[in-house]
Amino acid sequence: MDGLIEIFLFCGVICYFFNLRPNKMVDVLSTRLQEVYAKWETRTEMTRNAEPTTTRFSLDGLRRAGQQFHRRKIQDREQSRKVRESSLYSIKETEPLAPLIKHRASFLHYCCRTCTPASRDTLVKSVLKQQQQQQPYGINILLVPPGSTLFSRVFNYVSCVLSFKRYDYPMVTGTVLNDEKLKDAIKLTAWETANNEGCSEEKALAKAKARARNILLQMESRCSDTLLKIVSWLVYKLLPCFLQSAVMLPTQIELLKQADDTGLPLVLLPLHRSHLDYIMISFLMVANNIRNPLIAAGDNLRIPFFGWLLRGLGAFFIKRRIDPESGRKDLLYRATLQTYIMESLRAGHNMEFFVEGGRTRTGKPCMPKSGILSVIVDAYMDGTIEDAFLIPIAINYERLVDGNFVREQLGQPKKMETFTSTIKAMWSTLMGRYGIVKIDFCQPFSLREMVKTFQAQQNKLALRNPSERPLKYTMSNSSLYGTDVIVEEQRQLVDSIARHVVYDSSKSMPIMSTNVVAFLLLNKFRDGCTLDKLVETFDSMRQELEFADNNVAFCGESVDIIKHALDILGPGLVTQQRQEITEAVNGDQSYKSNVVIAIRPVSILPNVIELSYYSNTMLLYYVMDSIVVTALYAELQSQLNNPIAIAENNITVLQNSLLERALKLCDILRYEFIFCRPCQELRDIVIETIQNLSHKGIITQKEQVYLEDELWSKRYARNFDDSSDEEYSREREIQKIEYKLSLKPEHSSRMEFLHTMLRPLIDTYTCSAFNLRKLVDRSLSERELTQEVLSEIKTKVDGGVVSYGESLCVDPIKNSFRLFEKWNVLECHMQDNVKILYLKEDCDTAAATKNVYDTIAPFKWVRNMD
Ligand SMILES: O=P(O)(O)OC[C@H](O)CO
Repeated sequence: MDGLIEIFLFCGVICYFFNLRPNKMVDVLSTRLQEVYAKWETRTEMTRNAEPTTTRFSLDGLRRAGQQFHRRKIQDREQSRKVRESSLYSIKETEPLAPLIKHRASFLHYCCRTCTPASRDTLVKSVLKQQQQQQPYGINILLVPPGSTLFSRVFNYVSCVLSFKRYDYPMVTGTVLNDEKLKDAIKLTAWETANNEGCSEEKALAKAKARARNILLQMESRCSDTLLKIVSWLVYKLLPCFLQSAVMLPTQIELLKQADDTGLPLVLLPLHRSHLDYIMISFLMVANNIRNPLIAAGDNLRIPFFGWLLRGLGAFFIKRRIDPESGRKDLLYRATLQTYIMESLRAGHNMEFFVEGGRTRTGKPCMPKSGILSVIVDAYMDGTIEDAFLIPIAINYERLVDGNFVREQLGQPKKMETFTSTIKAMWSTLMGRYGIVKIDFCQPFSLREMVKTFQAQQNKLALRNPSERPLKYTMSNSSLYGTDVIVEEQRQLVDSIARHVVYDSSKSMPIMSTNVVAFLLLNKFRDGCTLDKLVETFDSMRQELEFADNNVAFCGESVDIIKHALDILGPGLVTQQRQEITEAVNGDQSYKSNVVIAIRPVSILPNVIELSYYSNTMLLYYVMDSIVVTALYAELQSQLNNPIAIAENNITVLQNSLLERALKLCDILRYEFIFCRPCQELRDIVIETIQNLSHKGIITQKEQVYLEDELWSKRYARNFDDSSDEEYSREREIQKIEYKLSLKPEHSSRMEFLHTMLRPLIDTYTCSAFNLRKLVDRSLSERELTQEVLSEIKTKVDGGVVSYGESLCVDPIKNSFRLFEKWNVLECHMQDNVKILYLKEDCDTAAATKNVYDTIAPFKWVRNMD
């Protein structure tokens, strides 16, 4: 009924503002009423036919859906390859908009904004038809097809928004405050307060109750269906002002709907790049008639008006750091948060949170934080939910609407969000051009299945090695206070899931045109190149990425894509200059002048830090190759420095030494990358990478030579084979395998490219290790030590000792401190909310800090290419 009232009111307002004649309005109204009636009838019919119990989730069904999704994804990609050559180009070249259309369907929105209404209609229809047939690179979700009724034609977006499914978003305040576990936590806190402050128990209890209530009121979401619809309309209207398109594969929407139909909670886990992430995801959900999730947002976003708005769109606010209350853990806060999440899940809400915590500052995914995930896992263990679908999501932007993180990476503290800064940021965003956004939903996976697999794996491990305890899951009654009390085994499980999610979503991160261009410019053409050369290299990288089935988010002619990317990156990051080149022809007898476009990355500070943000996304796809090549350089230092060995073309390396080096480097960069899924063996991945390099001819396997007794033992092992012997012989074989380095120029240049991409990080780690000596016999705050490392890197960059300006970056410096803590070299404690770092007692010497430096420094070695 309230739907009808809304429509009447809305029509009245429209009539008033647009001075529409009442008879026209009657037409519009009657159509709308018919629609509403039809919907109401269908709903009533559905309710009548509904089964008395909730639909149970069928795993087989989902598996089938998953397989179908994969098949369709592969088909989509296959088709897209063909489409590039044929059908998208079938639009007549004479059509004035053809050059624009033929790039890709997602450029559609751009076309629509630049052409006349008449041609726009034709264009929209033709491209939408093509999208329906092919949908190779996804559809632009900001676009609404023209409606059939007068009303939906005149008010296309309003009518679309009004057609979205209506949901109730129940509040859980009462249930949370009446929860027995929370009551216990209140009593415990009151008891502690009474003991510590010496007040009466009643007073302490009242105080604790009031505080729990206050925490909940500050935290909880007030999601409103109406507000979601208004904001969806705004998204339709405003986003196209600064975005060309927001692209998504329809097959993924289908899968999402199927997962939603099971009635189980959906837990959306996006990688966090921008504040636009949660707006895009909510918009997508609402526009596809899926229940909007409750979104865990940092309390830094609880700012006047926008805080209220976000709350209405589903945000619930959590502290970024659960601060110790007067030196102790804030148990009450944790209990309230945990109960709120549990009760929201029980009430049927979907959830969304950013497993990385904040937005990535470097362009690479951050290491996951398992806080909220542990509550979800706990809710499953507890039986609060029978299962949940975890959905990793990757969103990528051609240009980040949030600006850049250069200030923070240079050591300045983050500017906190305020009402004025948000308004300013929104204004400048509306005035800018940010290209395309692509959203990729990974295949949902069942939490229950994940837990089962993990348990089975742990039990297998325990069988193999009885000293390792198998996992036992305790009911989470003990886990009243969220992340702190979870048993160690469960922590391991939560960590594995979190790493799995980050790994999966980063693997399906859409690769934008700006990523590839920035990556090539920084790692291959740092001194600049011609447009033709860039196009050639771009083409071959594109083929490589497509061949490896990576999520390439662009199509069309490479030259157009590059020009578009350069335009989006802008002259602050990449310069373009017309240059005249004179070439000798006819054996130096005459000369020919050519005008070429020279493209150069702006590799000076601070611009290069921003450019490296875009380039870093590509690191994920090359990191293992780069690790092995860097390890190879470190291993072959002396041979590569030896002109005789080079002249004899006999530079060799044992697979085992290479493997160990590579594993050491993986250990050094453990907080920079997730190298494989938690269920995979890193060792196997490194061996596979070595073999891949060998297939590409960069290294070639030498023939194995066995001594007589070794051959005999091999034969013996074959006769009396059991699994341990098998493992032993595999080990022996790995040790025996020897590779010869190819010195061919094309291979050397490929190696150099792979080596260059990790150099900035290794330089940062080396400088950080070098600065550990400043902690001998004293302590420094994390901020002070970071500043010391930054100023040293700055001096070295200025002096040319460090070649890459992007080494000047706070995040890897902080990660290196975490590494040194992991290596038991550093220790830290919190003092007045400041992290104080100092060397561990047995490492508090210059020699010990030099050892750390010596472990990292070999990877810094540079090959002389002359
Ligand atoms: O990237 P941050 O640290 O500014 O945090 C952004 C989050 O969306 C806050 O909830």
